[in-house]
Amino acid sequence: MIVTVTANPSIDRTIDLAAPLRLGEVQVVASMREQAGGKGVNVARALHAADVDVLAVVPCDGTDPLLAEIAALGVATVAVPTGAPVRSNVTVSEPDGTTTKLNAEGAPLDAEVVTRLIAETAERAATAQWLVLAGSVPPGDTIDLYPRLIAAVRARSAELGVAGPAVAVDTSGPALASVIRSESGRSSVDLIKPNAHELAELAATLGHTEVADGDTLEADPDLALRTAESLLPVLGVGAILLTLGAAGALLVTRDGSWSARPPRITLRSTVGAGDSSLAGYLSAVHAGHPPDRVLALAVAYGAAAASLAGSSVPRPDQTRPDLVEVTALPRIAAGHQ
Ligand SMILES: O=P(O)(O)OC[C@@]1(O)O[C@H](CO)[C@@H](O)[C@@H]1O
Repeated sequence: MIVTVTANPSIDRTIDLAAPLRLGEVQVVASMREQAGGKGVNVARALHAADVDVLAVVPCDGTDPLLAEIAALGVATVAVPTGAPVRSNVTVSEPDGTTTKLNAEGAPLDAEVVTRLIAETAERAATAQWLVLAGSVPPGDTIDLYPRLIAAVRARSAELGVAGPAVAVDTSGPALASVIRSESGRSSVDLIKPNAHELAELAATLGHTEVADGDTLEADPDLALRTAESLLPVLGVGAILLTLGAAGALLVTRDGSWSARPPRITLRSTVGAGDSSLAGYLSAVHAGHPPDRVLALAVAYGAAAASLAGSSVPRPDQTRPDLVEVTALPRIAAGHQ
């Protein structure tokens, strides 16, 4: 079982335009769609489509349209009532695949909701194989929500005398830094899935001013590799799945590094591509595949998602891992474990 937690879920409203966006003008909308969203929800949707046993934990009321959307897909959920509607995030999608994303901040969670969210997650995830913490945390006093969730799950697993889940985190900014800094400087996170900008921001937050900015890393996969390899022991995480957009992704672990280039696709929408990559990674790890195959699945899922409209996530038959070029890389950075 894989448990995903989406602390700040969303209804994703995608507006498809038949012509490029013209700022400040009136344009006709070609089509509109609404999908259940938020990073952990998207990961759960893709895992469910891949027949992986998954449970999505979401703070939202039982009557919220988000829940009906997820339930209609057959994804198992635990809803923690909040008393507030789920936020709406808007994507404007242009014919060439350019997406402009306007994300609402979301409503703060009351202290009782946070307590219940932590308790529900601990109960459900303590015996799971993976706990996935994905997306932003709501505004307010919850910046340390992810370390609190991890600590509660670890405590519950210990009570039950089980090993507890591996932990994957896909977030950014202070929420990402909070899991790195938890537990006396040593993270108990097994995987982070940043993009180049998120990794650069994390490095800067931790005082590594020598690390290049996100644009530079994304444009230079060798530099991105050296950076991820040098940061791995500093961050104390088990692995970094670094997504590089159209250039593919890198997997950097304590045992080695791999790079992968995606198959050619017709770009429709990158929304949800990173979440689909994480789902591909997890489904492959869950199936016991070796790292090169795991990365191939991650990149195939991300590419397939980018070829689909809106926040859609792919089914396995829509992915082409056979067309992903994976390369095992020699270690080139010093200082790793
Ligand atoms: O505000 P966050 O939580 O960082 O991101 C939310 C979001 O942009 O992420 C998903 C795509 O990755 C969308 O479904 C959703 O709208």
